[in-house]
Amino acid sequence: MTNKWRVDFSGSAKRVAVVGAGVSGLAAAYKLKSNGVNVMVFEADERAGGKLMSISKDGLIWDEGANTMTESEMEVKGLLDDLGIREKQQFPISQYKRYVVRNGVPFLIPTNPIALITSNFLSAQSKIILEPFLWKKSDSAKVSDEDAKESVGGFFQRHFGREVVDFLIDPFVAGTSAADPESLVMRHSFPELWNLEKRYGSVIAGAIKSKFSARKEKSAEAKGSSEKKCRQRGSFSFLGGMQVLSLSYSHDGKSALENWSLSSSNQDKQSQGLSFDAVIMTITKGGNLFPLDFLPEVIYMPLSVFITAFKKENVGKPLQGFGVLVPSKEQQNGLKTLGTLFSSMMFPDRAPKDLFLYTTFVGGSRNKELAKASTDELKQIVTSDLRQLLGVEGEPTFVNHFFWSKAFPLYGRDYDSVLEAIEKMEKNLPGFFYAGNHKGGLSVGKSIASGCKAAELVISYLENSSDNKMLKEGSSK
Ligand SMILES: Cc1cc2nc3c(=O)[nH]c(=O)nc-3n(C[C@H](O)[C@H](O)[C@H](O)COP(=O)(O)OP(=O)(O)OC[C@H]3O[C@@H](n4cnc5c(N)ncnc54)[C@H](O)[C@@H]3O)c2cc1C
Ligand SMILES: C=CC1=C(C)c2cc3[nH]c(cc4nc(cc5[nH]c(cc1n2)c(C)c5CCC(=O)O)C(CCC(=O)O)=C4C)c(C)c3C=C
Repeated sequence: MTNKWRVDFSGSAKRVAVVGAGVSGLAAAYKLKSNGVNVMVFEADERAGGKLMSISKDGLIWDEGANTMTESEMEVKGLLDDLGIREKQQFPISQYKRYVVRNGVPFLIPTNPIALITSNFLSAQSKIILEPFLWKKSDSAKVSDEDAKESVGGFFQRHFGREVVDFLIDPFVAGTSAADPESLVMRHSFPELWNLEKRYGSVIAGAIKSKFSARKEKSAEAKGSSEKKCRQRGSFSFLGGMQVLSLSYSHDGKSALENWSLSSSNQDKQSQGLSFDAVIMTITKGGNLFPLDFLPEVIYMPLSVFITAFKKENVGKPLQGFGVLVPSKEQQNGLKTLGTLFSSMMFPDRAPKDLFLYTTFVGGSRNKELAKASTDELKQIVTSDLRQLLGVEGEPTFVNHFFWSKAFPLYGRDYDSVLEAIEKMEKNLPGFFYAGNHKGGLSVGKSIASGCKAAELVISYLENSSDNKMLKEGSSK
């Protein structure tokens, strides 16, 4: 890290509260701490990490929250380098082999649009309904209230037809937000695509044009930098699972809890009387210590994560790849799960050699009640789906069940009011900033990026609100 500015707050004892020790809060705290700010992280749970939760037991390693992440955000790249955890990065084997069920059978999804058109996954009718013929454009210059609330399903149906929604978009949104295309609002869920339509009129033409100009920019950048690292791309995890990332936020490799002042928000007494120069909030229900009662109610998706292990000899049709997603329509073929990750196919060190390890998701907006089902009931359901999809026989040798009552906030029709309330708080409360998955995206990468951005805003807020001394990093040592 050269030629970066940092603010020295150590002498001035500026104190910042970060509420929530998920990846967004931890990334914010790390960035603030690296800039010499005193940070106190408030966490309601007894562990740090939030939706990153890796478990190791009986020779098996699995994740009960996020399983993989990407490096699409530059903040993630920076953090992986700063934390020195690149050597722990683990890329899945055959990661581009992803399956979607059609007529009760897993179908390998072609990885590019041309291959998709030449494959027989979609009917001939869907293939000829190309976007330019189908698409009914509204006046793209003006965005009406109804336009702004268009559902993901409505948007893709308008561009690509119903079959694409049912067999590509529906499983994709289940596999990235546990929601369904009709409940999600396009503008909040896929802001880049929504903006492409508004800017260029067509999604495909817009994607081609913007890719072309992005390529031009990239090659100009590459010319400028002689040293270009060749790194593996795509989704990845870490040796030992995703939680390694949240534990690595501590400078010395110990638990994050040991490095920052971390206070449980249940222990209100302990925290009473403390004052802070700024607050980074990553949650929407703050309890007594941080009342957020004026925030509208957020709808969350409930989800069960069900881990199974089967003896290899008992899996008749094991598939190599990332996993399989089940479209809602496939419930008519008796399937009840949302999808399954082939955990030990992706990461063979996560199970003994004689076992296959699977991570299956149940519930979401498709079946909120089933998400809450008992472990025994879910074991039957998951085993039955895996029997149909992968030919498993008999009982799993190992099961584990974790229920998230609030796995994901739903970026639905009323989400505007939540974002407006967040914006209003940031505007009206000096020193108050929001980060986390309630704004701008659900992925680990986006959550990290939002934490880093909030920390930057806090730093410039503190810098402007006092006469802190600017130190140029490097010259300060
Ligand atoms: C099952 C599942 C699978 C996922 N898979 C992926 C994936 O493969 N790839 C991907 O990129 N993303 C995935 N995600 C999404 C991603 O993990 C999350 O969106 C992201 O980690 C959220 O980070 P966050 O810091 O915003 O929130 P959280 O991780 O939810 O952290 C919020 C923290 O605040 C704490 N808290 C709550 N209330 C209070 C309070 N009153 N006071 C103090 N602390 C409080 C919570 O205990 C928690 O630790 C998945 C999520 C789930 C649930
Ligand atoms: C093909 C198998 C997959 C299953 C089954 C699956 C389940 C599943 N995943 C989430 C939540 C997220 N997954 C995310 C990324 C992601 N998921 C898959 C595949 C499956 N997911 C892939 C290949 C990827 C990576 C995408 C890529 O760019 O390579 C994310 C992050 C999304 C983002 O915005 O980047 C989340 C969140 C759930 C809830 C779920 C349950 C069915």
